[in-house]
Amino acid sequence: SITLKYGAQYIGKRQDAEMKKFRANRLGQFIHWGLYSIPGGEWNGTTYLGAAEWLANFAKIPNATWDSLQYQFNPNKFNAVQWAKMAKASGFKYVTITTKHHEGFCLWPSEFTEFDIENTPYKKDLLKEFVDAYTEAGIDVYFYYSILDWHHKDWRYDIKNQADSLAFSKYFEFAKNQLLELQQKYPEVKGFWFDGTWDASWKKNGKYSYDIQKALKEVNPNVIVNSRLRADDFGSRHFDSNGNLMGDYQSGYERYLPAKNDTLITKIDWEACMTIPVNQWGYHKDWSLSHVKSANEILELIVKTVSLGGNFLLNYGPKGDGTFRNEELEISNSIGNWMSKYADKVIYYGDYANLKPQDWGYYVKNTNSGKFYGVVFNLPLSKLLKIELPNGKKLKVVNFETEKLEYHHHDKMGYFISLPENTPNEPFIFEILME
Ligand SMILES: C[C@@H]1N[C@@H](C(=O)NCc2ccccc2)[C@H](O)[C@@H]1O
Repeated sequence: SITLKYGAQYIGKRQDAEMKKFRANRLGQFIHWGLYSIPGGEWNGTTYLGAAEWLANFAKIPNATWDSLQYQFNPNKFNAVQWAKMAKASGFKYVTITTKHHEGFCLWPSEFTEFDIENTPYKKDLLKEFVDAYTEAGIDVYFYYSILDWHHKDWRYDIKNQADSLAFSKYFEFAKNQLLELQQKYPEVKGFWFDGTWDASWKKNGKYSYDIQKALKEVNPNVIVNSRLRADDFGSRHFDSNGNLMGDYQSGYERYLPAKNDTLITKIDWEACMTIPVNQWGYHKDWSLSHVKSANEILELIVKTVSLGGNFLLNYGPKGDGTFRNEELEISNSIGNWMSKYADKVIYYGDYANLKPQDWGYYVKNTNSGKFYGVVFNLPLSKLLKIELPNGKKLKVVNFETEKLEYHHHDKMGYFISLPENTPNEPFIFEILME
């Protein structure tokens, strides 16, 4: 292996209580909220199709113009306790909120910049209200922080000369100071979700990303940091040049999932983040411009993720006034109903079952109860659910609600389980007992 100074800081899955809780949580709420939530993808009468939180970039809006949105940010309908209540009812066990997105605007009063909530009509420490309400609701809080910063004068996309190098070192100090400030002001925070780390400047500075993870861990030894923060000595991201995962979980799956038969991913901790439309993280006025996922589509993505041993972060983009759009409220309601019936069995503590994938849906092993489940999304017209067990394993019982399902066996083909007479008109589960 290659000697690295800024490679993976440890090998293998963490087994401390904090990481076990992160893993058991499985389902999290992502919140993208910032100045971009005010224009909602529209500028000077033009609606831009791209991701609303990138509007400044697409519409080529000068910083001075964009930054003046700060004097309009006044979410007078923001009610953190209501947000936390909705999140809890939807089954989210953790939340990740943008403290600072690429625009550089900070949702907390930072001593290191004026471009923050304190210098808005809202004035109050919005992030504290948020952290307190979600913590009170029993939801773990994580902070999204963008290294890429369009506002900061010392940000550089690349390092071409000594001047760039000096400026970027000042930017690194700024970012590190803000991160330590976030840990100090909001000690409940369980971890950090870094983004905006794809540019050459960051890839050339593996030491910076190594030092940030180290600095955060010095304050909170079990802080949880995503792999997206990290670049190694040679600019390798997520995995170092020896193929070892950096950070505490792989966070490369943005708006897509691993293949159903990907067994490599089941060996590491990972989290997928997902938008409800095709590609909108911040609030966008017009969701008719792309496909919007239904509750069942989202439930299938969640269950597929858990069946491969991953966490799922579902994104919400609140409006500038602090309210959620109707589509998000409806999705929350539908998902919450489903989670209230099934999450304790197939989401929380859910993990890879190591059974051969089938077309009707996904397998989940519950690491708390040790039970195995099938989750059906695609009803077979044959009315038979096929199960193939590893050699030496035999199917004993299949429980569906209060009944035992019939099944027959073919020594080469595996087991064929007869569907119950009337199946629920929603994704449903059955328990598999093997011997
Ligand atoms: C979690 C999402 N990441 C941000 C983003 O820019 N993703 C798109 C992207 C992904 C990889 C390279 C460049 C740009 C989006 O704005 C969201 O914050």
